[in-house]
Order: sequence, then C-alpha cells, then structure tokens
Amino acid sequence: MIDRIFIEELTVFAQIGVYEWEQQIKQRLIFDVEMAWDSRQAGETDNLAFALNYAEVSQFIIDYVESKPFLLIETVANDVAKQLQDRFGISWLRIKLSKPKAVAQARNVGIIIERGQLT
Ligand SMILES: Nc1nc2c(c(=O)[nH]1)N=C([C@H](O)[C@@H](O)CO)CN2
Repeated sequence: MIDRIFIEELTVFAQIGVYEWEQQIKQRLIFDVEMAWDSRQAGETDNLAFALNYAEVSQFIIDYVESKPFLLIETVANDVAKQLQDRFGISWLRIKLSKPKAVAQARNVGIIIERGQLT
C-alpha cells in the first residue's frame, strides 16, 4: 500500500530535555509525520469516517506531548509512534522530530524513526 497521510511542521511546546534548566521551561518541538493509510474507501465515498483524520491525529500528538515531561527526544518519538499505531490502527509510520533550538550552532537537530510494516 502506498497511500500516505502526512502532517508537516506540527509545533508543540513541551517540557523536554536532560538538563536541570530544561525542566523549568517549555521548548518547541516540531513533528513531521507520514502515515500509511489505504485511502480508497474514503476517496470512493467522500466520507471522513473512512479516512485517517489528520486533524484528530494532530490534536492527539499535541495533547500527548504536552501532558507530561520527557528527557529524550527518542522517548517522545517512540512513545508518539506507539500511541498513534495503537489508537489509530496505523500499520507504518515515519516521524521526524526536530528540536530546533537545542544546538546553538545548528539550524536544527532531531531524530527520524520508522515503525511498522508497509503492507
Ligand atoms: N540523542 C539525543 N541527544 C541529546 C538529547 C536528546 O534528547 N537526544 N538531548 C540533549 C539535551 O536535552 C539538549 O537538547 C539541551 O540543549 C542533548 N543531547
């Protein structure tokens, strides 16, 4: 299956980081997400019920990441991937998670993960 729903540059303000000073502030994380989804039924019926609702997925990511503190971006990416797969029935996804202010000399740093199988 080759269809994908994507979300680009979803911004979330999170308590994230390994250092003491990072526990006191919120920092910007940016998500780029690609999710495999068979879109044929939605496309044939024009019915959102058969679609992977990107608005719902976006809101879930925001609520989840804002709900608790994290140390590593690895944990955020891994947890969000697992939650999305379990809650929305997504067989494969790729998450690029950026923490743009983390290294002053770099434009951006982050992680890219893929989970599941492209069927
Ligand atoms: N691979 C990682 N390296 C680092 C992380 C991380 O989450 N994953 N985090 C930090 C600090 O929190 C940093 O962002 C503070 O500027 C350092 N390295």
